[in-house]
Amino acid sequence: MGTQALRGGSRTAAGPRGRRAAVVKAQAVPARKRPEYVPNRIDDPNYVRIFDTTLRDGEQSPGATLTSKEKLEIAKKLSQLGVDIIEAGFPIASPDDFEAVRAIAMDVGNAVDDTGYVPVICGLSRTRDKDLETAWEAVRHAKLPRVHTFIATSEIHMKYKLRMTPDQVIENAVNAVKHLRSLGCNDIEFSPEDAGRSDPTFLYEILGEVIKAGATTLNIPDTTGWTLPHEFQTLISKIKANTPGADNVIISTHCQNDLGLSTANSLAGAMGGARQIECTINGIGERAGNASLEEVVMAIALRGESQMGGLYTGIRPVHIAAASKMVSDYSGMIVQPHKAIVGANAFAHESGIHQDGMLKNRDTYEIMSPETIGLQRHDEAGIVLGKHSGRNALKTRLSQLGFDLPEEQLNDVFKRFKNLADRKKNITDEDVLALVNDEVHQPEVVWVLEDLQVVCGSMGMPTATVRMRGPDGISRVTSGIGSGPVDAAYKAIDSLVRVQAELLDYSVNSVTEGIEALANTRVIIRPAGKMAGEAYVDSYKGGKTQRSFSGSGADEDIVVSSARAYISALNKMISFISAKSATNGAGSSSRAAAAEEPAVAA
Ligand SMILES: CC(=O)SCCNC(=O)CCNC(=O)[C@H](O)C(C)(C)COP(=O)(O)OP(=O)(O)OC[C@H]1O[C@@H](n2cnc3c(N)ncnc32)[C@H](O)[C@@H]1OP(=O)(O)O
Ligand SMILES: CC(C)C(=O)C(=O)O
Repeated sequence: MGTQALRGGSRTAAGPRGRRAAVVKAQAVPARKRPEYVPNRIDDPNYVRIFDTTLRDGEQSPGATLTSKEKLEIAKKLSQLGVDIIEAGFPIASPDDFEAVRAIAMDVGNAVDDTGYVPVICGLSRTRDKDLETAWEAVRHAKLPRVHTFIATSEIHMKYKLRMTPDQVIENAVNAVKHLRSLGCNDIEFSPEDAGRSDPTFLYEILGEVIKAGATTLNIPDTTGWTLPHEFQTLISKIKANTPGADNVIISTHCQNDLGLSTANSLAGAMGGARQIECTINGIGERAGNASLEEVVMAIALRGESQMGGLYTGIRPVHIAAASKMVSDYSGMIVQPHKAIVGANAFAHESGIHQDGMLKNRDTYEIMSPETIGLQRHDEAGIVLGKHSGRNALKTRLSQLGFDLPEEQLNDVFKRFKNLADRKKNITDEDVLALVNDEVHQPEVVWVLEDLQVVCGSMGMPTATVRMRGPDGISRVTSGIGSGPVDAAYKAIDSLVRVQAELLDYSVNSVTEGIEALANTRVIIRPAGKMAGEAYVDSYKGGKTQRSFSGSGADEDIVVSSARAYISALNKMISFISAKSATNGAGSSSRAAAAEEPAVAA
């Protein structure tokens, strides 16, 4: 395993009252050499083989059918990840399954890398001769071929499903292993299906017999996800202790997730002495799925050294994110956002207190960094702005976007941000920029929108009522009728501000996607009517050009956003005209036009 920048692992430090307390710290896991592959032996007692069954048990997830091409691509990704064994399929199931397993065996199963690593390619088979021969034919061209055969050993399965006596089951199992040996297969895995609900004494017996027949790995499936971690750990250690010949084979776990215990049970199995863990990317698999590779691998990577007696795997975690995405895309099995390690929220921090901690030190709320599994985060501290975010998080995001706002402006933006976050699930950078633009990048405030209400629809006339505070600090209310709600709002604003302006351009965009998105409005106006000559600039040809003024506004309500944009442009226009008339030393005609109410900045 290459050196991986992980965080986690623990060291001890003097805690309160001299107690040694575990503290989590950032550390690098040193590169470990993968032991040479021998079917029934691992030279390093701490090495745990990772057996990936995404293409077999994973494909048994309802609706997760994969094409042969997709299976080959996934197998390549699994090889990049460094899994020890790829269970590529169940070759007897269909000609397509057979071809997919064969293609993987010939391609991925022969792609030896610079370190000498190549994954074992495995095919599943019942104990029937035809199945076994088909599985062997599919995998035999791999450099390291394996056949995995199984038969159920629980009373309920033997009696009702197989309709066999225990002796017949043993006979089937032994014959299957012998048959594989006779075909030339010397890497043979045997599984007593439903071992979790089987009589342990019967397990010791059948497992002892298959070892004698030539099995090299004994996989112990908790087929129905029935066992609890301590039970499964005991089962594995008892199998190791009581099965004749168990020291000469590898014991493996295969834990289904019916009670959500598959990862815990797999780790417990390793604590009980298992040195192969069967698992799938994203935990997909029959019914509630299988143990999730990324959870098992990262738990061992982070806690194996200190809490599991030094266990480690050969997985290169930096490929986990890409493998997860590929499997999710191809299988159509969407990863839940809060899924450990690979869920969209696994490295996202939404609450103010967490975000504050993350900004001060990432180890406060993360036991590993996203880069460890190959994720690049667009934000340094994994901060997701939302309704639980605090000032520190917003301030930091603003600063990352290039805005260092003074306290007062930050407070204004924060207030509007909280309002928006109450309505909108995810606040994006674009939302933040729109808020800053609307709140901060505004001209000198002359008129302020305080309230706006519109009545519109297919019956009656669109009417808007606005309350605005003028430059004299007085709030005034008026209504306007227009051709639509925005036009009605603009008419009401005009009658309060008492300047004449012509709307040159009006555009509205949603800043982000979704029904709760912020609407960003931009308008361009110029003085009109009696004020038309007021705002001009000297053109480069020596003549005069009339100036136009733009304004923008953002709000979840499109009419409010439009009103804000219009007032912003009006304020610019008023400020410009006031400044110009002050420079000219004369009262502007706009003042005359705004006869009864103050329209311009003092
Ligand atoms: C726990 C697990 O995940 S095991 C893997 C499960 N995966 C799959 O089943 C996916 C692929 N399966 C298939 O495509 C089909 O089931 C096939 C091709 C394997 C078999 O199809 P069919 O021959 O039509 O049999 P069907 O599926 O209806 O029934 C299974 C038969 O296998 C028998 N059987 C089940 N397990 C085993 C076993 N390990 N060894 C021998 N026979 C077995 C059953 O008793 C049953 O026999 P019966 O028909 O005499 O009653
Ligand atoms: C074939 C075996 C290992 C299996 O998938 C199970 O028992 O769940």
